[in-house]
Amino acid sequence: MKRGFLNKPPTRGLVDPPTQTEDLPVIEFNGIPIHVAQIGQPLVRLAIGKVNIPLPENYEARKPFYRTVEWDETGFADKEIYMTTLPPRKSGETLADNPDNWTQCLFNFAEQKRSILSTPGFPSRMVRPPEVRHRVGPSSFGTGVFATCDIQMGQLILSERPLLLSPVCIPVQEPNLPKGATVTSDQFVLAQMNDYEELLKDCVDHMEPENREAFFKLHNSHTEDGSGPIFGRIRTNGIGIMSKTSAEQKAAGNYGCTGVFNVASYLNHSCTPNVTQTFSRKTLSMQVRALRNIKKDEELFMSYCDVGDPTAVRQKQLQSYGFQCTCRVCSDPTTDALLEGIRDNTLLDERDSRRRVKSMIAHAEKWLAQIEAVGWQQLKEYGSYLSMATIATMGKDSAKHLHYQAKQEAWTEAMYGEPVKMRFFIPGLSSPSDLKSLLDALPRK
Ligand SMILES: C[S@@+](CC[C@H](N)C(=O)[O-])C[C@H]1O[C@@H](n2cnc3c(N)ncnc32)[C@H](O)[C@@H]1O
Repeated sequence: MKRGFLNKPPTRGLVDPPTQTEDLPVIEFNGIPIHVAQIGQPLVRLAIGKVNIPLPENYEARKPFYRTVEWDETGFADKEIYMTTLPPRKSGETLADNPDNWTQCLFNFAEQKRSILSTPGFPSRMVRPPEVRHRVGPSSFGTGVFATCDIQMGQLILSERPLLLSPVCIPVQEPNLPKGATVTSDQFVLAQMNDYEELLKDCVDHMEPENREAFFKLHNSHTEDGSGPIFGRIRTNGIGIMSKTSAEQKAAGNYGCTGVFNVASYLNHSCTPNVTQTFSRKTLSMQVRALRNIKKDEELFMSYCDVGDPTAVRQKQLQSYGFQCTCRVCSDPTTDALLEGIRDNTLLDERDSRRRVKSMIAHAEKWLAQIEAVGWQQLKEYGSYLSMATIATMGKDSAKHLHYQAKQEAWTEAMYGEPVKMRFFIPGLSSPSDLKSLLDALPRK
């Protein structure tokens, strides 16, 4: 993949979705056209694999400017870089005083920090599982995370504060290049990565010694592409946790943050994951929950990409992690068609409201069985079919109704991190009165 700047945010963390170089704005540096976004835009598409590009001649690394700010300071200017520790820490406190841990944070938009501080209840203590339900150990993909007991769908497996929280994409600044230097786009980005590593060194130096040690134990898949040892680990292990930003924020260059974790960063990838992760700003921590029932000693897998994308798109997204996914779904050419079938059959339109209740139950059950056979519970359509089954069995088959309602609640908790009693995932159904209208419209047996 060529180096350059991105105009699309990554899914999981610091991944590099492909962008045509031709689409990128061209700037002139000392009269040479360079394919990059505007200087200062933090969106970078980075190289992967072995890259043999020398740093520009006479380039000297410079520490990008940053300011260390108090935990509660948010009045800083966007696009400047700020370092802080969250939650607040009293002087002399150690990890023994705060087992929930601290996060070393790097922000380049005030909103990133403000969104945490303005969360009601921040900083609250983390909610933990009632027992240890995970262990880190050898896996067919290096190191992985495993279940230490049978775990039910929806149950909490792990709660964890990030070791490091940093912008999803490099907060780019113009590198210190000599006047008149001749550089290529690739060299330009390489110099920026080099500068960023200098900044990250300071950030990691501010971590608790135990956290720093844990950070450097993490795997680095980016040892030959110009990433430094810290940035390489962020690219390998970062999980996008506050990366849902508005269109305006994105237009301004704020794509949110990525977190590196002591345990969750060992989760390997599957396109049919058995766990999902949610992030709580209130406790500044990530929760990993079971997406289906998991047996003791089973490996836990999250997805590094959007499981609802077709195989070719997922494979491309995964390239930046330096592996080709060989899971069952990626290896089976029929799964893209199945995905379309799953998507096309969730709609409750006029045809559906005329459908007899019995056939609606059978319809939902047929698709639920197909999704479960593949292990595709992370698809949002799984929630739609659970809703459909819950609704269609209401007042008709109480055993089945309770079964699907419980399943829907467990799934909702896993996906959204909230124990929601009833959610409506069917397009067109958003409230109990919609539901009542639907039930009224259904033909009586
Ligand atoms: C976040 S780390 C996961 C922990 C890692 N396995 C380790 O040994 O520390 C991501 C790296 O794990 C490996 N990996 C994760 N899932 C994989 C999969 N499904 N197939 C092959 N390699 C995988 C890749 O090297 C990837 O860059």
